[in-house]
Amino acid sequence: MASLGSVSFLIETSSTSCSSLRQRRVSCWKRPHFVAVYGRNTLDSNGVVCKMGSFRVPKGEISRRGLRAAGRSESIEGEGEGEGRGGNEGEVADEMLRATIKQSKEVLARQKDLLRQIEERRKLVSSIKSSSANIEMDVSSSNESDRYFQNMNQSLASADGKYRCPPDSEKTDESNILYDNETENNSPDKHSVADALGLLRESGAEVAHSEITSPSLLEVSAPYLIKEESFEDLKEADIEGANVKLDGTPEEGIKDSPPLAGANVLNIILVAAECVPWSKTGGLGDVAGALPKALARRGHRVMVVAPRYGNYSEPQDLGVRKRYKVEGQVMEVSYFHAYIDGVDFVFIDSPIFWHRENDIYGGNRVDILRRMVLLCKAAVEVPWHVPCGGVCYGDGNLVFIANDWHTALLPVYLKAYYRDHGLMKYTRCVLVIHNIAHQGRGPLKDFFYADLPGHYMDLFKLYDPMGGEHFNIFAAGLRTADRVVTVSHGYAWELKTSEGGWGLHGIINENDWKLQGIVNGVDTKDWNPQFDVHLKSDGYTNYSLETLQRGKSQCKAALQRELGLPVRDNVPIVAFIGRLDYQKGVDLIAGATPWIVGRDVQLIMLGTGRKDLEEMLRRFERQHHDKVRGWVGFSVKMAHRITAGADVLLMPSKFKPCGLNLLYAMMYGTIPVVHAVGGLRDTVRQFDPYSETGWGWVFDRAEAGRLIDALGNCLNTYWNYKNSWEGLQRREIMQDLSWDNAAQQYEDVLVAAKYQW
Ligand SMILES: Nc1ncnc2c1ncn2[C@@H]1O[C@H](COP(=O)(O)OP(=O)(O)O[C@H]2O[C@H](CO)[C@@H](O)[C@H](O)[C@H]2O)[C@@H](O)[C@H]1O
Repeated sequence: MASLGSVSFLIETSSTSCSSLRQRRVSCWKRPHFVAVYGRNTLDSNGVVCKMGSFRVPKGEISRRGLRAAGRSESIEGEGEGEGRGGNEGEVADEMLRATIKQSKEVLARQKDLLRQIEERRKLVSSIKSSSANIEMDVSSSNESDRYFQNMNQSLASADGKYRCPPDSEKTDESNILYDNETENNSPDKHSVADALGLLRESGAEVAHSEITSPSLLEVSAPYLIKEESFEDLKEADIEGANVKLDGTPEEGIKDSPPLAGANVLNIILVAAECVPWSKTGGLGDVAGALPKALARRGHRVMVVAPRYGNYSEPQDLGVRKRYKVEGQVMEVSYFHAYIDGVDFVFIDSPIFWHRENDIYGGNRVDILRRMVLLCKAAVEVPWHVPCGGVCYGDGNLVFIANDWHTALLPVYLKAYYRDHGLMKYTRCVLVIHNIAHQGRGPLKDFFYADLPGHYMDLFKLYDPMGGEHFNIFAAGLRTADRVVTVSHGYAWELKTSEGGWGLHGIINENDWKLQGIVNGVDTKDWNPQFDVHLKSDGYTNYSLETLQRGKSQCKAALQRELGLPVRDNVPIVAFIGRLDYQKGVDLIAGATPWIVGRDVQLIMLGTGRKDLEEMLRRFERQHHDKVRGWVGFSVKMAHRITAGADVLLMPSKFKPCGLNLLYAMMYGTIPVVHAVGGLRDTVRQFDPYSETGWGWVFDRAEAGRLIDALGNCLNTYWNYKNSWEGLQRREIMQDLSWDNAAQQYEDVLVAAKYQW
C-alpha cells in the first residue's frame, strides 16, 4: 500500500441529539475526502459513543503529524472530556476503524438482505398493480426497476425517516385539504418506502436518525466500499467511488465518477406554470425544461411539476387521485409522469388546466389565481403522493424551487400547512424571480382565495402609491421563501431599486441576505446550431464553429426564401424575437425603423402581445415589403430559424432580468445589439475594435437614437470589417453558455437553504 500521508477526518460522536454531536478528529492516511459509515453507534476507547453515521474526511483537514512520525500513530483531537491526546491514540484510531469496518460489513449484509426483501415486495405490489385497471404505472421494466433501487438507496440516505405520507391525523385543519383515502391507502409505493424504513430500522441500521440532519447518498453507500478488514487496505478509490450495486459491489460507472454534487446530493422539485417542450410562453418555460436536467446531471434526484394543459404524449397517468379545495370547491387532480433525461416530469391534471397551453395566464384575475392555488396545493404534496420510478421523493433532504408569482404560494403553503405544525421540517423552498413586473396583485379580499389562516394576511399586504394597500402574492412568497434567486446579477441589483423593484424593492431589500443572482444557461441540446432539429429541413442546415460561415449563409438564404424576402447573402438580417410589450422596447425599434429601412438591411420581427404593436408589425411589413417581415404569432420553429439565419439580434428591452434570446443568439453566432440593462449587462461585453474583444454592441439609454448609434456601428463592422465580424462570431460561439455552471450555483443556494433554520 502506498502511503498517502496522513490527513484528519471527523467522526461525529454522540448518543442522542444533534446538539450533542461532537466532532473528533482522528488521523488517517487517506486523501482528504468524505467517508460515511452507516450503522449502529459504536465505541471509542474513551467510552464516548461514536455514531457510525458519518466519518468525514473534509478537504483541508490534512494533518501530517503522527502517521508520518509514528506509522499511523496520531493524536485524537476534539472537545469534551475523554478526548484522548496521548500516546496510544494511533492504536485507538486503528481500533475504531476496524470496529467500524466490521460493523459496516454487517450493515451491508443486512441491507443487502433488506433490499432483496424490498424487491420481492415490490414485485408483489407490481403484480397487484398491473391487475388494477386504475393504476397504469409500469414499474416492471428493468430500467424502472433499476431506478427504483437507485431511488430507494437515495431515499434511505435522507434524513429523519420522513419517507412516509403523514397519516391523515397529522394533517392540519388549516390546509382544508381533502384526502382521497382510498387511493392513498392503495399507494403501494408509499408502503414500500415505509416498509423499507421499518425493515431497516428493525435491522438496527440507523437510516433515520433525527440527530443526523443530512446524510446523503454518498454517506449511506460508502460503507459498502469498505471491503477489507484492515485499516491499511482502505483504498482511496473505495472512498472516492462511493456507490454500490444492489448486490453490494461497487457500481462501475458510478464508482469511477461519483455525482458531481458529491455529498450535497438533494431531492429537488421545481414547480412552474410552464415547461418546455410541453408549454411555453417565454423564458420561464425554457428554464423549467432545462435547469432540472442540469441539476440531474450533477447527481441530484430532480422532479419538475407543471400543470397538464394538453394531452401530452410521453407522460402516463400514475393512477393517483387527490382532492383539494379551491375557493371552497373540491377539485380532484391526477398525476401524469414521464422520466426524461434523468428528470421526473410530473403533470398535474385537472379540468381547470385543460386546453390552456396557448393561454396559460389567460382569463380574469380570479381564474388565474384559482389555477395557481390548485397548482401550489397539489405540488407541495407531490413528494408524498407521486411515486416516480416506484418511490416517492419524501420530504426530507428536499428543496422546492418555485418560479415567479404563479408558484410563490408554494413556500407560504409549506410554512402554513406543514412547517408551522412541525411537519416537513427539513423541506425548504427557494423562490426564483424571472420577472418582478408580474406579481399576482389584487384587492385585499383575494386573500380568501389563498385559503390560509387569518394571521397570514400580513404577509400578502403591500402598500402601493398607485393602488394603496393591496394583496400581493409575490410579496408573501419573497417573505416566506428560504432563499431567493433571480436570473442575473444585474437584475438582482436592479430589484433593490425603486425603479427595478416594481413596488417590491422594500421587501427585497429587507431580505437582501437571501437574494442571489444566477445567470441562466442555455439548453445546449435544444438551442445548438449543431443539433437544432428546426434546421434539418426546408433548406436550413446545422452548423458548428468549423462550418459557421457556410452554415449560416445557407440558413440565411433558407430564411429569406421562407419569408419571401430577396435571397441575398451580402445584406445583413436584423432580427427581433419576443413579446410585444413595453418591457421589450418594441417602441424603440419602431422609432428606429425609418432609419433601418433607409439602409440595405432586412428586418425580421417575430412576436405576439399588445394588439397595437402587433398591428404595427403588420404595417411595417406592408409598407416595406422588400425589406421587412413582421410575423405576428408564437412559433418556436421560427424563433430557432430566425436565430440561425439572422446576422444581428436586437434587444432594446427597458428591463431585462436575463434575456435567453441573447444567449441563444450567441450560441448561433448572431451578434447582439442590446440595451445595457439587467441580465443583458451581465452577458454582453461591448465590442472593442482595437483589442478585438467583446461580443456585441451595448447602448446605455433606452432611446431610439442610442439604438441607431449602436446598430450603425454594428452594421459598419458587418459591411467593412469582415475579419472583426467573424472574430465576434467565433468568440461568442466559443463561450460556455450551458446550464452546467448555473446548476452548480443553484446547488450552492439549495444546500444553503437546506442547512438554514
Ligand atoms: N413569438 C415568439 N415565438 C416563439 N418564441 C418566442 C416568441 N416570443 C418569445 N419567444 C421565446 O420566449 C423566450 C423569451 O425568453 P426571454 O428570456 O427573452 O424573456 P421572458 O420575458 O419571457 O422571460 C423572463 O424569464 C426569463 C427566464 O428566466 C428571463 O431570461 C427573462 O429575462 C425574463 O424576462 C425565448 O425562448 C424566445 O425565443
